[in-house]
Amino acid sequence: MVSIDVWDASVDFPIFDAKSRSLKKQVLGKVGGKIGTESKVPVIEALHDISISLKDGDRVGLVGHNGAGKSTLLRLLSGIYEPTRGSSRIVGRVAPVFDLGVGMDQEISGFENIMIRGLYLGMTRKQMEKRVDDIAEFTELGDYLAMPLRTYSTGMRVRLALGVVTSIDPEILLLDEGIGAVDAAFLDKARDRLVDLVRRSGLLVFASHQDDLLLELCTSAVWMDEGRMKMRGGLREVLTAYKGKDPFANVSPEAAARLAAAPVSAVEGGE
Ligand SMILES: Nc1ncnc2c1ncn2[C@@H]1O[C@H](COP(=O)(O)OP(=O)(O)OP(=O)(O)O)[C@@H](O)[C@H]1O
Repeated sequence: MVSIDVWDASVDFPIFDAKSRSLKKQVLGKVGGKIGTESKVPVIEALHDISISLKDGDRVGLVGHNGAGKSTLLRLLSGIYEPTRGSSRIVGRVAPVFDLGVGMDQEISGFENIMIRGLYLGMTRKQMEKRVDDIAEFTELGDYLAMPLRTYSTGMRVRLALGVVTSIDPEILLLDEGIGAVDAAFLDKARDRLVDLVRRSGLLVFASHQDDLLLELCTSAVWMDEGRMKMRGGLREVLTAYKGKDPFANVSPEAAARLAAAPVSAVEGGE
């Protein structure tokens, strides 16, 4: 059974090379986690006292301002970061999809990169061999797939990476929104595959600033603010509180039905 549990977890980043400023006016920062200055070395408190339980079937959107702690939370949930304080337990195979470029090698071909990236995301060589034709067709990269990755444009790399990412069968899928920063036409094409991918995955956590993608992929949400979990509940409820207005007031009838079917009451972990 797939699950993630986090108990009172905090993640700190001590910054050893911070420079003191000599600005005439003190500038009040609006984004980012708190910077603690009690110790000699400044410490960025990226996450503070996070407790959350996620299980099979959960489709959680992560929202919040720049620097609120979404990416750090995804890394904590994936096991990439250990909590500085508190604890966490992850049961299941995690596919962390944070940066489409990670796991790619400039010097090997597109085909070889498909295999390597698939293995990195927890697939077996056999599974990837079965999927490689389908991925190749989706990317529309044709003969370029035999060329080294360094010859690709940014958009071509994204096509390749998205092709692989959307072909896997993850137990736990942790998506950072970088994946949304693709040209609109291709994202349209990738959208169905993305929705299928999410359907196949046991548990999804998706950090995004894009309401339409959140609506398509998630049923509940967590609002992060200055490293803390400010609210957890149904997607519409949390986004409405975060934005100060209902972002889904004018959605299609089918999307409205989906929203209505989603859980609305806040669950454990919120404030
Ligand atoms: N590797 C790191 N070293 C030092 N500080 C970090 C590191 N990663 C994140 N932080 C800090 O932790 C805080 C949370 O950052 P995080 O990347 O989790 O925010 P985010 O909500 O994902 O932001 P965005 O929406 O801008 O991507 C910020 O204050 C950031 O400066």
